Amino acid sequence: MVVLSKPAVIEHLSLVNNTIFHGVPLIDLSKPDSNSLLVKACREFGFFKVINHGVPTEFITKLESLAIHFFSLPLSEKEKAGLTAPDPLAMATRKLAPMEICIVNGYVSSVKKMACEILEMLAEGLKIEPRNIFSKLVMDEESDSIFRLNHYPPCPDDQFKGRNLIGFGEHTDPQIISVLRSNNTSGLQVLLKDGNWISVPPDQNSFFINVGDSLQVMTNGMFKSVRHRVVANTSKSRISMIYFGGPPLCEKIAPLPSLMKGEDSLYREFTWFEYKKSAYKSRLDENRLGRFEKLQPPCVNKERKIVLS
Ligand SMILES: C=C1C[C@]23C[C@@]1(O)CC[C@H]2[C@@]12CC[C@H](O)[C@@](C)(C(=O)O1)[C@H]2[C@@H]3C(=O)O
Ligand SMILES: O=C(O)CCC(=O)C(=O)O
Ligand SMILES: [Fe+2]
Repeated sequence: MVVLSKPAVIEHLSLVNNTIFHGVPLIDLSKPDSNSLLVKACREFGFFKVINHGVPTEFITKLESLAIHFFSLPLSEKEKAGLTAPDPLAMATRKLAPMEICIVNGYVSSVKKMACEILEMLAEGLKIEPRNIFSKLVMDEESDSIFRLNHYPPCPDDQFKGRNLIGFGEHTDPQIISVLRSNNTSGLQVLLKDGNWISVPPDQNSFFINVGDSLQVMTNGMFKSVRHRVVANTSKSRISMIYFGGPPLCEKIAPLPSLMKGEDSLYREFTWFEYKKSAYKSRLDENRLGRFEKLQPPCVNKERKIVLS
């Protein structure tokens, strides 16, 4: 954990595109207008909350109990399970009992299905074909996806003298889509375009969705890969479970021609392997897409002056 030298600025009302930010977009997946609302949320924030998601409550509660049990074990026991192994991609299912593997698998397959449905609704909302243009990457047998359980113990205020403690530093997720659920403890914050961090009220019955860097590239920057972080709670422990849906390692990632409509491509093509290799060498807070951006030529405005874009 990192101690911030200054308290973080947390604004709940912020200006976005000259309008007041009223909160995290909430999308009811069972409603007929959800496709266009999903597209709007991905364009404006790259972050939203979904309800009527179809993930059975039983899978969620079982996984949460498993996580609580696991994180309460002594460190030596946790190390045996391999979850704190130096390999950052160590899978949560290593050395778990068969019953526990069933719980993790049940949850992950259900969340993956929901993530793919959202990706298909996004393709429909964007009016691009085929409908599975994004979801097929995550559905692929070779999809390089990760599932992660995080535990943030409480950090009492008196001990840290009112300073905000960062539990997970600011970053964007490199994959296509991330599906996050947490217990009812706050901590997650997202960065708005105006530079303000907003705290996301926890909601254990909903899922929070992040656009990942790869989806930002495929939409040529139309969808935003949101910068987020976790601040430790002073009194309660936070448990989160995140599914990161990624493409196969050999998949070429580039802006989709059907979305460019004569625009220049903002990014050069890369394979997910290339991006991931570079991402995993980067610092957590780095702008990882920077080195894949194309230099934009100066453009000419209506008054025929050269302006730098
Ligand atoms: C510092 C790092 C941790 C991270 C790999 C990286 O080198 C940069 C990206 C980080 C991140 C952020 C989103 C996910 O939590 C994660 C699993 C991922 O795919 O990229 C983490 C990586 C990690 O914790 O290993
Ligand atoms: O634990 C959380 O709530 C968010 C963690 C996160 O952003 C990540 O693991 O990439
Ligand atoms: Fe993240």
